[in-house]
Amino acid sequence: MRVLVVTAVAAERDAVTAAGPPPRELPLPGGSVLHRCPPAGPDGPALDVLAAGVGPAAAAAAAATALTAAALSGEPYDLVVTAGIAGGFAPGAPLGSLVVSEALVAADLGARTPDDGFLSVAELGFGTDVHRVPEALVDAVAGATGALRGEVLTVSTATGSAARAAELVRRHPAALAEAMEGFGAAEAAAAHRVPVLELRAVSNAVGPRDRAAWRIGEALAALTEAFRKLSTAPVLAEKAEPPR
Ligand SMILES: O=C(O)c1cccc(C(=O)CC[C@H]2O[C@@H](n3cnc4c(=O)[nH]cnc43)[C@H](O)[C@@H]2O)c1
Repeated sequence: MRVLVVTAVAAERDAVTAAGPPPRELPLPGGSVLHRCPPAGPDGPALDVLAAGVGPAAAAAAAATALTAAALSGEPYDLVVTAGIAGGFAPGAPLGSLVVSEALVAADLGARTPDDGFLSVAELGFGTDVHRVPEALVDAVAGATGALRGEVLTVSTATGSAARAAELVRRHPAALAEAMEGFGAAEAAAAHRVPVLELRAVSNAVGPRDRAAWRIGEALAALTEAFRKLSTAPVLAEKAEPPR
């Protein structure tokens, strides 16, 4: 099974590749570089890991490039996993916990209304604001890694206040985490009819910005441990049909 893993930054990519045998580097058209990890065992997936840059647009562009290159080479990916650190919504997702996405939701793609409300891109009638993950895949990943199951929100602007965190929870009561790339990678995956999953390790609480309180090292270590569990067993093969 071939899996494309999309992270934002190199530190997250390296946390994923640290779970298995050393990767080799493969250039992609345009200059970004895939880190290709061989399967860690007979049942393990082959992981190609890509540091795409921060934000949904960078994730979509890099994931689409990798998906297209793989399809043209005759070895298409079976699954896209968007992974990294994230903000966790209290009290559901404490620091150091892992979250696996039941759905990847574009939380700030839409329009503000005059009363400071919000209409999602779907409510505006322009496509979708959510990509759902096959339930069998969520079950398998949660079972293997101990990850909490919930929605993962994608935002272009990280939350910086308690009021904004409360607004997001009001609109998305099933949300456990917030990050900045998932929906972008999911749009690229959907364009290639490939299923998508988001796996996040919580480095900070969603709310008033306090960079000194981020626990990045612990979150990256949790990410490595999760991928170790996913790399040595046929967990990721527990996927449902590709999206229609
Ligand atoms: O400074 C470092 O050493 C370092 C190492 C790994 C990752 C980082 C990042 O800053 C990654 C940015 C990435 O993290 C996601 N993220 C994390 N917390 C939040 C949040 O509260 N709200 C939104 N996004 C968050 C996000 O996906 C960023 O792209 C630094």
